[in-house]
Amino acid sequence: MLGRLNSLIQFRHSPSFSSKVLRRQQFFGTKTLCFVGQDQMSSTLEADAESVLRLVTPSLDLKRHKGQAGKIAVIGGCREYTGAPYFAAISALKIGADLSHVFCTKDAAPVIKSYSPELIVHPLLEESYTVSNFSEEERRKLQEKVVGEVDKWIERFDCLVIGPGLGRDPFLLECVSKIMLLARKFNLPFVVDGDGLFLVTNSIDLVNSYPLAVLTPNVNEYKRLVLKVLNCEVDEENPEDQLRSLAKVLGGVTILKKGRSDLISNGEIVKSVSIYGSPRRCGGQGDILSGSVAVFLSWAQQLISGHESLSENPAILGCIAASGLLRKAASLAFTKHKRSTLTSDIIACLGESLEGICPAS
Ligand SMILES: NC(=O)C1=CN([C@@H]2O[C@H](COP(=O)(O)OP(=O)(O)OC[C@H]3O[C@@H](n4cnc5c(N)ncnc54)[C@H](O)[C@@H]3O)[C@@H](O)[C@H]2O)[C@@H](O)CC1
Ligand SMILES: Nc1ncnc2c1ncn2[C@@H]1O[C@H](COP(=O)(O)OP(=O)(O)OP(=O)(O)O)[C@@H](O)[C@H]1O
Ligand SMILES: [Mg+2]
Repeated sequence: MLGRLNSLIQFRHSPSFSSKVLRRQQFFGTKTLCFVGQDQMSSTLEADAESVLRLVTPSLDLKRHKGQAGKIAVIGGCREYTGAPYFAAISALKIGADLSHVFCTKDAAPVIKSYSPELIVHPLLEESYTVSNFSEEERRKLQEKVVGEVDKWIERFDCLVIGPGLGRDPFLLECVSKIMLLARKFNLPFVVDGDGLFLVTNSIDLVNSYPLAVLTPNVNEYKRLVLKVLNCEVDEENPEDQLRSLAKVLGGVTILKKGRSDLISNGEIVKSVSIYGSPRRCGGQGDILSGSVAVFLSWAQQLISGHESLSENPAILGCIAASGLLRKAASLAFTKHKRSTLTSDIIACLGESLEGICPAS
């Protein structure tokens, strides 16, 4: 098992890697040639995402009880955004998690519940308009109440996804900061995405030196993070080295930088996932990714905790698996729906895509 795992994470030099590179060169042209050259120079090579998916996905076993395949909670959903937390939470279930919760504002809860009876939705978070006439003391009490409610549940979860559709309301973000500290107290892994990254970029201490934090920035979110932490612009020539530095300066958090190729680093190794996905860039694909990372990270953690000798980072495995599956599903959905492909079409393809890589029986 140890040898197999290490060989998946270590650098790939297989003939199939070369043929994939060739296919990508044909598709993307000279830019890919440049990318491959940098890969080789900096020892950053494409991860074997399909093998990682096969490795971390647990087999379906009649002896297992509800909850053992993962309990995920999404902290997100406000007046403006109800789609994002739904996409993240339902993706977790579609991949194979047993339970998926959403902690959102009171306005967002009935809407999210109406999308799916599968989700457990908690109308808990409060925005500034609720407290506009409150004294400081009343605000503090309300925050304590919100965090206290989350505290009742938190030990049951395997991973949190913080930020899809959270919005940027200051009072709400203050509460979420406290929820992040609570998660750290319980050593609970969390994936930070969307507006969670807005929060973290302005309060780096929330994730600093927490190895169980995974950040999944898109292009904008990455720019803001680099500017804040490294005090410079994004380095398009040397993305792998800059990503490694960023993760290192943040004390070993794992960062999945989304883009044409997804790049993943924990400050030590850098991996990329470039499996062909889809040319559609409809909103919500990052939300699928954040929910998926949470599930695969939990599964990787289970796998590794059963094998003391394994030193691999479950967050890296989770990111590779999630990125690979999302891209496969996006590609399949695009084959079926072409220009009209939407995020819900990609979610509908998650099961079929995973089944193609690691069949249920
Ligand atoms: N159907 C839905 O409900 C969806 C909701 N989404 C949510 O939408 C929210 C925003 O995500 P995006 O990917 O659009 O975020 P981005 O940060 O990529 O872009 C949002 C917009 O805000 C602008 N912006 C940049 N910096 C800003 C700042 N400091 N303050 C205010 N605005 C700034 C950007 O120029 C951009 O136009 C997140 O909570 C995300 O999860 C998305 O996930 C897409 C789908
Ligand atoms: N240029 C691209 N080419 C191919 N795939 C891409 C490209 N950009 C993003 N992706 C894929 O889409 C996924 C989501 O990335 P994206 O940048 O759209 O996230 P996002 O902006 O956070 O999405 P959301 O709308 O959910 O907030 C990435 O993991 C990646 O696999
Ligand atoms: Mg996003």
